Amino acid sequence: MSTTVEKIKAIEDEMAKTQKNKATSFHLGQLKAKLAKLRRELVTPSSSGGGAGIGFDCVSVGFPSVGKSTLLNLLTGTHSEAAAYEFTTLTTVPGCVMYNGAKIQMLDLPGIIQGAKDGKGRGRQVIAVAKQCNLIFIVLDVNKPLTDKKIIEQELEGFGIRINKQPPNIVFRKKDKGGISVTSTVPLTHLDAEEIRAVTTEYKISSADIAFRCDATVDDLIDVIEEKSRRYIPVIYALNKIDAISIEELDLLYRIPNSAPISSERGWNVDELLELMWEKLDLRRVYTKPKGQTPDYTQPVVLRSNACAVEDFCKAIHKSIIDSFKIAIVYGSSVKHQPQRVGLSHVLEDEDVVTIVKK
Ligand SMILES: Nc1nc2c(ncn2[C@@H]2O[C@H](COP(=O)(O)OP(=O)(O)OP(=O)(O)O)[C@@H](O)[C@H]2O)c(=O)[nH]1
Ligand SMILES: [K+]
Ligand SMILES: [Mg+2]
Repeated sequence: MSTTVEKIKAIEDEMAKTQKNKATSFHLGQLKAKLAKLRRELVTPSSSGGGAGIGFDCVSVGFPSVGKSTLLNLLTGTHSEAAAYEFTTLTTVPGCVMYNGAKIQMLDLPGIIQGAKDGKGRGRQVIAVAKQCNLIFIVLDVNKPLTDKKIIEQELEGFGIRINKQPPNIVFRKKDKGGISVTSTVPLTHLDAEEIRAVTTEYKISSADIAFRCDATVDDLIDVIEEKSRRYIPVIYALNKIDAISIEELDLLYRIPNSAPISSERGWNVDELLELMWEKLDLRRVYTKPKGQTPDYTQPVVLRSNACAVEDFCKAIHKSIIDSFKIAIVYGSSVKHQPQRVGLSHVLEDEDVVTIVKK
């Protein structure tokens, strides 16, 4: 019996030598679906460990010695060993930075190597931690080939992480009978019927309604079927060590989207990196105002934009609050009238002020 890693390798080899055309559509679609299933098998965390990253906002991922630890030290003031030799950092090292009044937790990770997603080095544990976070800094050394960027991206992708991307707009509904029905609101220029059939066959799905609302690829379709093992995470490219390059070279770097050229060692351009971080984290700071008192602006309750209703605010303070909740009085940009009485489902905005009135 070959191992999962060997099976993955065999499929990748097979895909590499198969030309994409009408006759091979089904075969290629099937190989892609097989690959996705094997990768999931490989990366599903065992019950021991893997949870270390929960609750962390940002992690730094990159090859050894690109300056991940130097960056963490600079941003958080913690000390994670940084040195000129590779694999200086061997464990996860936490730190935190206060930004715009919010406490943002960061994690320094060991360097990864190419092939990490397929089980090389300790990369799998490293990427598993990154997958739990809300933002990834891909740290690149600008003195190294830019192809490193692609390699790191592929490592993360292979682990089910989708970077700077929204879930594909495909509605996939499994049914008990009736066969596969495909509809689309836009022309599908990347995907043919054979590929769809190959994927559904491979996943042993005989009846489903599939509605495409985007010009999807076969990978998008697989991502929707593998929904549970995918995570869509924003990425910022920290292009480090710009102290070692010329102004002309620096100009070229500015064309890379979602990036900030920095020097961790000299502390150059860190403000831009932090601004980007704040933007990507998309956090909402909500201030509490005890009845009859002034708001407490020193310690905002920090919520994520996908969970920032009054109910989330209450839960973030204490789970028992919900039971005695009567109404909330809100000041700020989420309400028309200042103040306004709202219920648990009201969605809060950044810098709102909230008073909870109990029953
Ligand atoms: N010139 C220059 N050197 C840097 C910069 N940032 C880090 N370095 C140097 O790069 C080397 C590696 O830095 P680390 O912070 O240990 O890199 P790392 O990515 O954490 O490395 P591992 O933990 O081994 O994966 C050290 O010698 C640093 O002094 C920078 O902005 N400019
Ligand atoms: K190092
Ligand atoms: Mg390090």
